[in-house]
Amino acid sequence: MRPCDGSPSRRGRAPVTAPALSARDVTVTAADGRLLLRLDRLDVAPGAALGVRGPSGAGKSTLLNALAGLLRPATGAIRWGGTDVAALGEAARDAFRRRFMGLIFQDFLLFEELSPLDNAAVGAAFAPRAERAAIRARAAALLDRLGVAAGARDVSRMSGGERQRIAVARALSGGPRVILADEPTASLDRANADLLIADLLALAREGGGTVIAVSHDPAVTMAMDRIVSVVDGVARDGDHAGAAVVAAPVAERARA
Ligand SMILES: Nc1ncnc2c1ncn2[C@@H]1O[C@H](COP(=O)(O)OP(=O)(O)OP(=O)(O)O)[C@@H](O)[C@H]1O
Repeated sequence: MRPCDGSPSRRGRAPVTAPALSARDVTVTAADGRLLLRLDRLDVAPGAALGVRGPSGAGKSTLLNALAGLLRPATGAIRWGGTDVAALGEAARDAFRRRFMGLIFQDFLLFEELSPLDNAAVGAAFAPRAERAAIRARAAALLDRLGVAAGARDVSRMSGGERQRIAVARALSGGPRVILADEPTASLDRANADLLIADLLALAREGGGTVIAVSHDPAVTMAMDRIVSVVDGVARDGDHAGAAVVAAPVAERARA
């Protein structure tokens, strides 16, 4: 993988403005009513980079999925700019996410039989016809920058690291204003993990995009501007800069 050296992905495009995030009094519950996550308050400025850390099973992915609108909280508001995704129905949340967000999942979720380019440009299928060529061109430029041969072979025979980089290119090919990543370096060795996170942050910053990254890897979370910790289903301040998160007492969660 090569380090970032410019921004082919954004050439010729108007600068984007990321929406500010403001979350209040959010709770996420399981189908049986069990409390999975409590987040009293979280504010993230446009273009900021937020790390989310915590033990396995603590609720980090649940937090990310709620911020992405992939799940609907039981209570509270999750405002991206003027839009409260927690108040939207599923179709409207999907549309909002497609328009503004790029997601990187822990297990990639690639189409095995497609080439790296077809995977990275898959968002074109959901975009207006006039935007499709640009998405494909950005996907090709991103793959080049991340050191993956765009049309080499289908992704089923590629390494975990290559697949991870394709997933990053896919997340960024639509020019998202918000990038949400769940363990984006899980499949990479130290050197490639460091390069990938540097690339991800550089690409996001060039476009003014916000990054929120869940990771067990301290090198990833410490590369962000701020850290939120999730412990036992409660999101709270980290010790790295001033995250505006107010934690609920764990005892309160245990009662719920
Ligand atoms: N849809 C669901 N229904 C019931 N329980 C769930 C659901 N999704 C997640 N959980 C539970 O919520 C808790 C938090 O899960 P989550 O995946 O958010 O943790 P995590 O911190 O991301 O863990 P890891 O680091 O291992 O990925 C776990 O106990 C998990 O089993």
